[in-house]
Amino acid sequence: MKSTSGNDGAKRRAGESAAALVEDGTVVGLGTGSTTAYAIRALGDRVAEGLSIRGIPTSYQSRALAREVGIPLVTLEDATPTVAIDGADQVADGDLVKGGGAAHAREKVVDSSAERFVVVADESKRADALSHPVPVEVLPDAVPTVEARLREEGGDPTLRAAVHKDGPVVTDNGNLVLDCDFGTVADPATLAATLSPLPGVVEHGLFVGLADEVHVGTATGVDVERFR
Ligand SMILES: O=C[C@H](O)[C@H](O)[C@H](O)COP(=O)(O)O
Repeated sequence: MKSTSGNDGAKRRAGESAAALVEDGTVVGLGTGSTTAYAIRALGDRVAEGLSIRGIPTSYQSRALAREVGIPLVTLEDATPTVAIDGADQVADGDLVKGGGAAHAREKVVDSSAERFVVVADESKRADALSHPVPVEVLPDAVPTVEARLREEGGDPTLRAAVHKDGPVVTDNGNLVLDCDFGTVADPATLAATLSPLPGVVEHGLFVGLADEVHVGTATGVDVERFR
């Protein structure tokens, strides 16, 4: 799991703010990461008090946490999420870079299928424009060819290394991740449309035009930005 920053109070406020939106009888997409973990724990507390929900996890990590806190789980075969709650590595005008925990492929499937997608983040994630390196999940055999294509598109890709094992990070789907620095991304939609069809790319971490609202935890409260 990637390390957490020192903004735990702000992350908790954002996560709990999003969890408070969840209504009885609904299906909740459960994102991945340290901020979403606060939302999952808050939902677990509400389930213990009688809230009836079903969760659809986006990763091994979110599935394990949801089970730990008592949220019943289903899959996309069983239900469509009413709301999805998920974190971000950077947020600019509602567009996101995600995938710091290498979960962005499943996250994009679940988040984009939800009737309402709520992003949770602390203030350090806010930016005027996206500039965070874009995680690109790649079929292992395609790493050399995708690296070359990303360079042709002006990117600087780095194969993500694992922290507690030798070699690269392997995603929950058995693939590898190239973190690709494009500098400041002037047009996220165009870059997303360029990356998606590259052969061997499973999914990239640009989430463009998907967020309905962003709950930003601050030192004292939560700022809610609405986009739809
Ligand atoms: O792959 C991981 C996800 O996209 C996370 O939601 C994202 O990296 C934000 O995580 P955190 O809340 O831990 O900063």
